[in-house]
Amino acid sequence: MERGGQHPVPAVPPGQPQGDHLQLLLRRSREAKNCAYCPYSHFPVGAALLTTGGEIFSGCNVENACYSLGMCAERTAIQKAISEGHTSFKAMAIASDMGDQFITPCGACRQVMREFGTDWDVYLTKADGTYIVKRLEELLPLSFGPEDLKKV
Ligand SMILES: O=c1ccn([C@H]2C[C@H](O)[C@@H](CO)O2)c(=O)[nH]1
Ligand SMILES: [Zn+2]
Repeated sequence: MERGGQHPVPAVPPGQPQGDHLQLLLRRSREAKNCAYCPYSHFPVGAALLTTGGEIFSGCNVENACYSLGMCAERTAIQKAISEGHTSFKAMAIASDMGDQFITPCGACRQVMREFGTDWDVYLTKADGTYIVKRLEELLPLSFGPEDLKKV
């Protein structure tokens, strides 16, 4: 797949992704990983975000010579989706090259994910394609979110 190319795939139907649709989400996260720009960490990560409308937005980590400006794959995918008008999400898959461990999002990404609800699933994968699923509430318990700002 060409960098930034469009994927001619059907939209994923309502409900949590299953079977082929889940495989597609996982595949899109691996493909995004191949676009990672990570000349400093040499740690490529890809993410694929499924909207409630069945569209998938993917992202990779994008590092910078000014190290602190680097961006994680998960937030790249979220920024892409939001900036194209999608704010409601069902699931995200995350891929890395770590052989023996499931990739897990950093704290900053968990908080940015949480901004868009706690009712969605995150698929943490290993390089061999195996995965575990975590609810956002599990990844970020007792979280602070937009609703809390309305309580004052
Ligand atoms: O879940 C993760 C963990 C790390 N990274 C990136 C940030 C940095 O570019 C590199 C090393 O931390 O991996 C992600 O994109 N997502
Ligand atoms: Zn992160």
